Amino acid sequence: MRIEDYALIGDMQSAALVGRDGSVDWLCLPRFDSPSCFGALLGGPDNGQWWIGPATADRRPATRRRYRGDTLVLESEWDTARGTVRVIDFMPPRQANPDMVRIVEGVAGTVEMATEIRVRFDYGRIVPWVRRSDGLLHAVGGPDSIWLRSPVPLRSRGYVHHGSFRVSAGERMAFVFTWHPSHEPRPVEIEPFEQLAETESLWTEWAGRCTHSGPWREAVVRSLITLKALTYSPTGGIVAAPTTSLPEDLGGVRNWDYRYCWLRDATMILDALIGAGYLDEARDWRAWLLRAIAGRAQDLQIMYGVAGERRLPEMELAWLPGYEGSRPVRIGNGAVNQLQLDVYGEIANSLYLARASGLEPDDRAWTIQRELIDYLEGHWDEPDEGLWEVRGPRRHFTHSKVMCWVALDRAIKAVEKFGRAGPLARWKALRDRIHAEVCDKAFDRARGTFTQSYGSHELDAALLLIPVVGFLPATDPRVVGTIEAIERELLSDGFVLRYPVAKDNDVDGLPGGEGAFLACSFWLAEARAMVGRRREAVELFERLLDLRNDVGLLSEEYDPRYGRLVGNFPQAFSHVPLIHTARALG
Ligand SMILES: OC[C@H]1O[C@H](O[C@H]2O[C@H](CO)[C@@H](O)[C@H](O)[C@H]2O)[C@H](O)[C@@H](O)[C@@H]1O
Repeated sequence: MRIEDYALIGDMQSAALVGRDGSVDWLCLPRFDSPSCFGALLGGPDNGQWWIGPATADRRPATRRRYRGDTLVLESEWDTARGTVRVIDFMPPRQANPDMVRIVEGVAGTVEMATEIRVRFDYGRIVPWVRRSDGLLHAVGGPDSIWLRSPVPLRSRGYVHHGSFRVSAGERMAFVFTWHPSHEPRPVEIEPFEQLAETESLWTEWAGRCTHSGPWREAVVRSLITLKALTYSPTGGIVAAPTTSLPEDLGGVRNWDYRYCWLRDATMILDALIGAGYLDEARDWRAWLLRAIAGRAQDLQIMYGVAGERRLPEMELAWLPGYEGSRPVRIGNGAVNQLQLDVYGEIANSLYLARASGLEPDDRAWTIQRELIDYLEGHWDEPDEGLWEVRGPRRHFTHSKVMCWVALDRAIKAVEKFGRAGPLARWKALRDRIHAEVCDKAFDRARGTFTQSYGSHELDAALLLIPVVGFLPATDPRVVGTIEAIERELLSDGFVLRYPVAKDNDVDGLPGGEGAFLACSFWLAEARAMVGRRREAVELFERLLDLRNDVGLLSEEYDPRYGRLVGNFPQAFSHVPLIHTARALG
């Protein structure tokens, strides 16, 4: 199944991907970063899958799919020769244990249906013991246990459970799947139809609070719902995506685990939420940030677990064949130990935006911000891995230095506009020094463009953020020249590559190529708008909207070679600039 064939359901602690054919191919419980119990996404049905659909020889894709209004309740419908059937999938707001509900509803005529379930714990490795208890299916393996309440009898064949049934117009049948720790007593049963109503009203009410009123509201609201679904509600942490190892290069090795909170991605999400009026989420995220980074400034990490965990060791799951053979499948993320100087600027910017939006002050925020600036004063001139988390040697990345400038600029503004105390003259002198150094060492006068790192020849789409963060005005000829150079050298079918990736260069220390990076493509649309090229900005923005799948979701990249979405899915880093650009163009 293609990545764009999946839809997302979730309960703001974890999420599942439901395929167009009615199969749940990805679900990690109890948290986003827990081992999967359905992992077919990264292998095959035998790595865990739950399918429900019309009982035909092949598993047919749904005739149509949609979310119910502005919710995360998914409806897939199949028209068959005998009638029409609907499957409603959702995860209710978490009570004691996580539940997934699948309701089969007859729409017209009578349809023969089937279901097939393979529970596989620990990323497809553990085939659990399964037994029947009080008419429910109970599977246990290691720390995990699930209970499945099925309205139809299920028979076992090998390690698979099957059921066949028929549904007529007006009939509704609910399957309830509940996870719980295997050492605990059986969980309390939920009432699926009540939960459907509650889940629907929760999302509708939340989406109704969106203050964005410009054009493209539908795309903005769907993106906001997706960001909310990626929020781990007990802590306020936000994951970059709910998946691991969906490849950036189909069949290649660029497969990473995104089920963690990157400070960069999350600070940008905060900006999007504040802009749409979601101050409660912004408050929760700021509280998460302050807890996660509490401690010594030198120990700041670029990413954390959803509860602020610091150790996220990267390892390979050798038993999983990977999405369309893209190996290795990785969990954990080695980038956790990298130096990425841009995060200091991103933190300062988000705290600045929080203050400007009227979020009540938090003294700890300023204390930490000052400590981070103290640290940066002694380290800004070091080479780093940059925002793209390159796995090759460290460099003086231009974007990182620009963001060091942002860190100082926003600290200075906190003093000047919000009455905070700090060594203004010293900070201003350093801000000017960084500015001068970037303009001197990162600008290629012959080509009229900034470059990826000091003295390099390569371009980098992150340079499109120079006017957005206020480092230079959009009208500056160096900004205009950089945009034009990126348009000359980094476009693929009109979409933007983050940097040149070819067999004969080694920009990121990794083999293979990759698709166009969707965030960078949105940044180009915004940059065009800023330099007064609105028509071209809108044109690109609308082409990007067309890349969303049928339920409005985007992954990290789009590969024009195959005309397919690639990379982890759905990806916050793509939905955030969608919201941002809609606002800028609106
Ligand atoms: O392509 C190499 C790197 O890819 C991942 O990083 C990307 O995703 C992050 C989360 O959205 C984003 O913050 C970063 O800017 C992207 O480059 C991966 O996590 C890295 O380990 C990998 O080196």
